[in-house]
Amino acid sequence: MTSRKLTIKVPATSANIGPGFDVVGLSLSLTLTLTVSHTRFTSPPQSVDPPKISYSGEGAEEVPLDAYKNLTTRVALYVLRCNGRPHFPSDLAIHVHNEIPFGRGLGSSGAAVIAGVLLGDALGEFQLSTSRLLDFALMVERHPDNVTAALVGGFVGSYLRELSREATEAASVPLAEVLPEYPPDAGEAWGQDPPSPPEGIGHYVRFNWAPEIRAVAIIPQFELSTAKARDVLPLAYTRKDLVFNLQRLAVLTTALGQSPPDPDLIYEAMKDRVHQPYRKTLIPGLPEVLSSVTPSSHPGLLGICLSGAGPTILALATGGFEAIALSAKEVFKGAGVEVKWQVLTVESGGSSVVYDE
Ligand SMILES: Nc1ncnc2c1ncn2[C@@H]1O[C@H](COP(=O)(O)OP(=O)(O)O)[C@@H](O)[C@H]1O
Ligand SMILES: N[C@@H](CCOP(=O)(O)O)C(=O)O
Repeated sequence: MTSRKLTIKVPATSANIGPGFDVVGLSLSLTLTLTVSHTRFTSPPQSVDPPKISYSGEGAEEVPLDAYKNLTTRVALYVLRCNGRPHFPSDLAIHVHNEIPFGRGLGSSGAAVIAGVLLGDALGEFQLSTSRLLDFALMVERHPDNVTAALVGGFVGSYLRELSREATEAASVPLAEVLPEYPPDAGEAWGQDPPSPPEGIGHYVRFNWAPEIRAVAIIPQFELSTAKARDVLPLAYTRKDLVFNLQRLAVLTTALGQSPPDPDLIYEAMKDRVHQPYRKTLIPGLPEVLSSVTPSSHPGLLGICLSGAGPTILALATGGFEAIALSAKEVFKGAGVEVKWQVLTVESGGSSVVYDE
């Protein structure tokens, strides 16, 4: 039996960037790192001992360390089970170090899902393609913006393919069937196999990113779950609001790749009428922050938006970072919200899996 060590790194992401709701994502310089050791699978199957998980950094007080409850290891087990390995390998030990705050709109759950998909693929030595890895991620996190940017890196646009009726049904099963929370009793096999993802669910393209653009993340000190922030959105939109967003998104995806970036073009192109107006009820101070920080009041600013489902605000800028952050902080303070802020870079590399020699 041989053992192996590997390190998995997955970046934070900011989804939407204003008008690109559920469509665009940006990978950012905060990292979820898994340091993993395990014994390689042999045939016949080895005895199953529970994986050991330790965890430091963001979320350490709340994250479950039981491998059947932890999002990353549940996703890894899903990938293993769909590819003929019904359990974790022996001697599996994982240390997680996380820099991505939970429930802030910086893609912590998307990163945890991608880490799980990469972990399952690595443990099983399946060598799944990027497209197949994305299929597994999309069975868990069902909007493509965060997971695609976390997997491939950079500034990315993605869509979900229209699936056949059978494939749609296969991809719409409840999450509890994809990721059961309990292992089978000792000596028993799993019941039914989990549903394998249909092939080629997600498709993406990487846009250019002007290297001088940084992302100032202004991070309120409260959590907002993505599920709750999706529940406040309407089911239908007016043609006027949809055209408003489509016009801006079409311009934005090219404008953010041009050097030097044009603040007049970008500031307006980062406005949104599909999700931000509805989320203001959950984020005190949101409309005031978005309207008070502009390129004329803050030289260097290009545009400002809600990061993902919030509550973090993302200001894209080429300079004046501190002035932007302090103004936003002041406005949030007036609404009773404390914030931290950080200047982040856009990471083009995406996720990585590195094996120790
Ligand atoms: N590294 C992680 N390991 C395990 N679970 C995680 C991890 N990161 C995030 N999660 C889970 O995802 C939840 C946050 O997801 P979500 O509400 O979508 O917010 P976010 O905007 O941060 O993605 C956390 O409360 C936690 O349950
Ligand atoms: N498009 C999604 C993105 C959610 O991102 P997260 O980082 O908040 O999980 C949405 O806006 O709901």
